[in-house]
Amino acid sequence: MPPAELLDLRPPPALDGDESLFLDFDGTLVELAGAPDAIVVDDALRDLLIRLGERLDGRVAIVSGRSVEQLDAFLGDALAGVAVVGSHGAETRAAGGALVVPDRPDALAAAERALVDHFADRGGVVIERKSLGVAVHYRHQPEAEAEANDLVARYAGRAGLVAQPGKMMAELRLGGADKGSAIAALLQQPPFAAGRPVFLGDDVTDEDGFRAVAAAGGAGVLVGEARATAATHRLDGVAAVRRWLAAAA
Ligand SMILES: O=P(O)(O)OC[C@H]1O[C@H](O[C@H]2O[C@H](CO)[C@@H](O)[C@H](O)[C@H]2O)[C@H](O)[C@@H](O)[C@@H]1O
Repeated sequence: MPPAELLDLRPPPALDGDESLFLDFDGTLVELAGAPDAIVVDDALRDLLIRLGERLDGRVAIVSGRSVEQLDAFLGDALAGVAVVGSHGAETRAAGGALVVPDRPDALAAAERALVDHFADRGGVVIERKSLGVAVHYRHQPEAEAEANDLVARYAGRAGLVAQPGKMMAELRLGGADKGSAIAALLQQPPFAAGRPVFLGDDVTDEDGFRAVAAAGGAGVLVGEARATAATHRLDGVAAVRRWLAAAA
């Protein structure tokens, strides 16, 4: 049972249509799976995103650790009316706009080669190559956690790269931005500036987003089990998120 101070996070009130809505992807809109490519993205989610974009006059953004390219592959045309922030805040695309993405540092390629070589004989460890990062997934080999973190830490600090922990993964990603800075930037611009910010997320990378919406007078919604968090509300999991969103769409 979690400590008493963690029990006071209530579910968020129903959306009333004046919000700017920021949504994490893995673990928030889709259930976690055994590997990055194994998630199930259903048409109901695509329809939901389209309806939410219409209901909130375009004030909906996906804010993910995935690259925008990966999110496009999963969600396709459902993102036409939605802003997309990828790579933990480093990439941004306004709805219908062009993708703004920094150059991929050469040091990332070297780190990726080293990680692939290091774990080459470990079938249970998946190396995920991303536009601005590389992640070591040890979900099927939890004993590799310390090793993965140590290797990622070895490359962090080079060429602006930082270590990003996540659920059963250690990632090396481009620094200089995070989910919080990306949300804060969107809140300075139309259409997001017109809405009260609400951000839903499940992982440690989402804590920057919770702090950003709190600083802007909005609400953070932790998805999953209670833990120490900057969020102000909590929903139990993906199914609860989908029900809460569908009630407003
Ligand atoms: O910010 P998010 O949208 O939540 O993305 C965070 C990371 O999500 C993915 O990894 C996680 O989901 C995988 C599929 O369910 C799971 O196997 C893994 O253990 C999780 O950490 C994605 O692969 C990463 O690139 C994202 O950074």
